[in-house]
Amino acid sequence: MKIIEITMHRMNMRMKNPFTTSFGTEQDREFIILEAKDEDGTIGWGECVTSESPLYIEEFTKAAWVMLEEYLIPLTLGREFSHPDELTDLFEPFKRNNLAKAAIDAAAWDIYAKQQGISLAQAIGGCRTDIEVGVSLGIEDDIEKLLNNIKEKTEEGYKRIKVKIKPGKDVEVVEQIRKQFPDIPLMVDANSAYTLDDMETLKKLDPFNLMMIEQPLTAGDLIDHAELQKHIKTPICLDESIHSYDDARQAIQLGSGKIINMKVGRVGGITTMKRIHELCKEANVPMWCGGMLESGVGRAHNIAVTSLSTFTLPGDTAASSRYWEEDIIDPEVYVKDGIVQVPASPGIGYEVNREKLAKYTVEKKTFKQ
Ligand SMILES: O=C(O)CCC(=O)c1ccccc1C(=O)O
Ligand SMILES: [Mg+2]
Repeated sequence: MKIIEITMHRMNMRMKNPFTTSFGTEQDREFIILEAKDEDGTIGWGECVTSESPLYIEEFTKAAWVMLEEYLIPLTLGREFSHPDELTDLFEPFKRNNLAKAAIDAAAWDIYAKQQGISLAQAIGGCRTDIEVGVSLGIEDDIEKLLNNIKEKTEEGYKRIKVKIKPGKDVEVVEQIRKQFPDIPLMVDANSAYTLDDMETLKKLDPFNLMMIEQPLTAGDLIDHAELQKHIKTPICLDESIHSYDDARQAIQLGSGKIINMKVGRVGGITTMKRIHELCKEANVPMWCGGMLESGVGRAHNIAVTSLSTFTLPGDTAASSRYWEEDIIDPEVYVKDGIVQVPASPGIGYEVNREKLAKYTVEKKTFKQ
């Protein structure tokens, strides 16, 4: 394959509802849709899952745009690849900037799968035709509103409920949830809001039979996570801590957590994702696919990723309609009884709707070889 043209679409899409985590509230998603064209005319799609501000991770949309424009796109255009795995080595000299790297990687994998006439899920070695999904619910000022959201999503059939927590909105919130929903598969995500000084609070979550607590401590604190895991029964799941194969290897070796939330963007692309998948398979560490409030393009990629065998826990890939009045793909992502069908048609298996893409595009730039 040889990519001869790349278009970046800077998108602005308003979600139906604001989404609040320990690091802030987001309703207007600003991100990049990356469209790549091969010399044979095949088009591949990728989503750069940055936000407007660097609150979850150090990258943000304007920075990723520059990274792509100045470094990654010039390196990619006009180069002959025999396999998309080669992009990872090509981008390796540039430190981090994983969300930007993963956007080109995603589009290249879509092209590759389309050229092979197979689905993206097949191309990456997926083994499922349908996947189980959960839903991630934001922090609410009003506990009744959160309980209502949980009721609604449980009735819709989602396979597990994830609730965001932060100091002051943790033990009592979980206690209330468990009073009304004693048996639902439930987990919490702290997005790094705690330190080891909060050990007593975090221990108080143990009696509530949570599937896991996601990223209680700061991203770099693999040692502190290992220390915390020794003192709490609830399994720790790592999200922000895992940016590379070596992060995953060291986290497993140290016992920093028992579960990994995989986001392809965060690890810089599908090739590294697959290596971590092999590592976790070997080490018996379950994974699940995280989410970044994606549009349909990123969502399609997440569905393919979840079809891999180590993705044994329901992820955050909820239906398009959980986020958007209208999504930019046809068909949208549908969830029935907590299940999403993995498309079997070539590539990502969804068509990007050009009209809707244009409607939410605020800036567009094309680069040619
Ligand atoms: O519904 C989704 O896409 C996942 C929502 C979510 O939890 C999240 C959204 C944005 C940034 C970080 C996270 C996270 O998993 O920590
Ligand atoms: Mg998380």
